[in-house]
Amino acid sequence: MIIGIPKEIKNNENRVALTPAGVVSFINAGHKVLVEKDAGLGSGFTNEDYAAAGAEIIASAANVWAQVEMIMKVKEPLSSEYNYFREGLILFTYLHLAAEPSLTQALKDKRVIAIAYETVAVGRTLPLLTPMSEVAGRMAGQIGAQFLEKTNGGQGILLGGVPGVNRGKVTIIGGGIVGTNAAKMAIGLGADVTIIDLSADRLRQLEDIFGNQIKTLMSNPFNIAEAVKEADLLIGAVLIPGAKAPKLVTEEMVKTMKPGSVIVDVAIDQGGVVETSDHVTTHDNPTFEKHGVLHYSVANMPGAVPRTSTIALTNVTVPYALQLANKGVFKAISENGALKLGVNVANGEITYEAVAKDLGYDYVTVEKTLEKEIKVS
Ligand SMILES: NC(=O)C1=CN([C@@H]2O[C@H](COP(=O)(O)OP(=O)(O)OC[C@H]3O[C@@H](n4cnc5c(N)ncnc54)[C@H](O)[C@@H]3O)[C@@H](O)[C@H]2O)C=CC1
Ligand SMILES: CC(=O)C(=O)O
Repeated sequence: MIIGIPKEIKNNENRVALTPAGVVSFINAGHKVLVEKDAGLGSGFTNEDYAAAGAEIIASAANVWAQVEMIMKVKEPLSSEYNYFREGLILFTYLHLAAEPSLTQALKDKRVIAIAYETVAVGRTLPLLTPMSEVAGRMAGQIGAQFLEKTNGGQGILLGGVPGVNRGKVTIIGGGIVGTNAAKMAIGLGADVTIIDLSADRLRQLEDIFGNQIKTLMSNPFNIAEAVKEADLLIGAVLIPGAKAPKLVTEEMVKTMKPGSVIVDVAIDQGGVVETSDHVTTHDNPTFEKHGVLHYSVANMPGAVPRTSTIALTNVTVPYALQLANKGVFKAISENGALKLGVNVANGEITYEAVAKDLGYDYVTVEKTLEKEIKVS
């Protein structure tokens, strides 16, 4: 198979979908890899590194997209990339389609086979989302602390306090991968941490992990309202795979927060859990203020630490991408249920139920849409 790696074009997105080590894995398996010139520079990988690994360096994005059977990316294609779509092209990347109606329509119209990293699932785990959630969770703690500084627009508190002065309060809604990693950082900084989740089992696990270093609360509107009111730093970390994030924190709740408090809505890639996080921000201009509260809503947080993130991401994506290349997309998805769950769009149909429901499309199963192709292979 011919695999293409375009340069990411989202604001301050310095990750790349394949490292030179990943290129070697594809070349050794008999495939060809085209890498857009300078695609790896932001992550510290030069064109020479890729060429030495066996990749062909291509001058323009258009020529990468046009020549390959599978595109591997990090972030969802932006509108300037939609005209590269064509029937049967395999697109393997983060998509977050429930928050991307125009991209969904373009993938459907052009009959791209779009496989989303974030919905590939093994049981209840999301192996291709986990490493970036670890990064974003850890970043959420440190970014929140930074924006609480007066010079950055915050109320001017140190999360750990000092002897004789109260510690800052951090409320984390969603105790999964992002939430757990945010808690690790917040605890490390000495904050007073509360984690809210809908799953009693998850809350038990969190207490087993962190003991008395955290408080846990069941997710319901009353508990959320109380915890939001007290929080100096609020972190949104809820996920319902594939679906738009539920707006658990209302505008009225945000109004009860102290002026200069900070919200880091990590779940913004799925639309955000805070009603007032009503738009995505960029690393260039990461915050906005509403009701006196600083909102941070960057949808590609790991893009700011690209060296760590690229290696962590490709560690998990390459084995799946190799299956797609070695077996062909139809055999790979019919033999690997985890990968099949990643298929969000195929043959002009929406094949992930939560996306179809949120965006008002008919849902058609992968088996039904690809009935002929899966049988043939
Ligand atoms: N902004 C960014 O750059 C990044 C964003 N993310 C996003 O962060 C979000 C969280 O991801 P993960 O932690 O990996 O997901 P996860 O699946 O590990 O955790 C989600 C948690 O939310 C809980 N939950 C579900 N409904 C809830 C409710 N009503 N109230 C409270 N808790 C509820 C679940 O029980 C689960 O523990 C996702 O939207 C993910 O895409 C991840 C990486 C980077
Ligand atoms: C998960 C995701 O969208 C990101 O790492 O940017």
